[in-house]
Amino acid sequence: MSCILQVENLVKHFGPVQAVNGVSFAIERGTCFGLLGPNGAGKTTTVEMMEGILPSTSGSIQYKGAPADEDFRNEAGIMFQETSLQEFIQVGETLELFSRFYSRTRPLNELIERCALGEYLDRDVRKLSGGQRQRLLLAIALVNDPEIVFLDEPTTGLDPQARRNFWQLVNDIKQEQKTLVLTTHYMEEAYELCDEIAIMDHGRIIAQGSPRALLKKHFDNSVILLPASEVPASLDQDHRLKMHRMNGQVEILSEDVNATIELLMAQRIPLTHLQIRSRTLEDLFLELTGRGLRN
Ligand SMILES: Nc1ncnc2c1ncn2[C@@H]1O[C@H](COP(=O)(O)OP(=O)(O)OP(=O)(O)O)[C@@H](O)[C@H]1O
Repeated sequence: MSCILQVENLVKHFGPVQAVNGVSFAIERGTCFGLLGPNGAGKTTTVEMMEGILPSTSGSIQYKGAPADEDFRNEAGIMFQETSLQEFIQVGETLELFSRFYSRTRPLNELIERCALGEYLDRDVRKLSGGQRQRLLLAIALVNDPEIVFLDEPTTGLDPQARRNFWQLVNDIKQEQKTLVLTTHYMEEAYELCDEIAIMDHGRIIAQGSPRALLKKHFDNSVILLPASEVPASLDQDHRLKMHRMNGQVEILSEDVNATIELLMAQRIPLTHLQIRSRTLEDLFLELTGRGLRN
């Protein structure tokens, strides 16, 4: 695989605010690269510098081995968080309008089918549901048949069903060997779509790798969950258990689930409502930064 986009020591200051503080990574062609982090981590600023929308304070961005130029602008597709769609015009007209900006375009009927917009071509863009609007914004990002597509928090505000439908669309785009750059607050989304993720905090990358590799590297334990009411307070002092109480539940971190369950049984703790879960990217973020992703 070859690298399509390389970011080297990227820095962005807004006056006294150090939004991005020396970020470096390389994105392989045909992969989905995810930037994760809490509000204000510097994701959008990083992506906007990569897209060429925002000048950097210092650092370099190379597209196909050279500074991003006209080729990049023609070969990149951007799905903005809040593209101000022209009001009072319809979905079909919007797609035609955007397709006029490029010399090379993808056939609109193909895009309409791909993004399931056929039923809404005559609809005023203000009358679209959240999911329909995101599909239109994605179709706009694909209008120039880009090699690299930027998706900035594409499913924020969508209901779970619409989010899953959108993931299917993104997976279809991946099948076409296009490169994707995704920013998201949703760990499940990153886990589902990304081949590689970089977790940002305070303008820096604090962890990077494939979601599975990151979890494997950082965790060798599982979480055992029990209703707090069924675990006596005396067990909180048991040094053999790494446990804490949260939201009416007891969470026990266990490197050896069998041994932990035996210990609980010996203490006559009822196990009817016991649940076991693997560690998630959300746990990883919490462990690395001490904060939740949506704080
Ligand atoms: N134009 C600007 N002027 C001043 N400060 C800015 C500007 N844009 C962003 N910032 C600041 O830079 C930091 C990084 O912001 P950025 O929007 O890149 O974070 P983010 O990770 O994308 O957050 P979110 O998830 O909320 O979109 C924040 O402290 C933000 O307030």
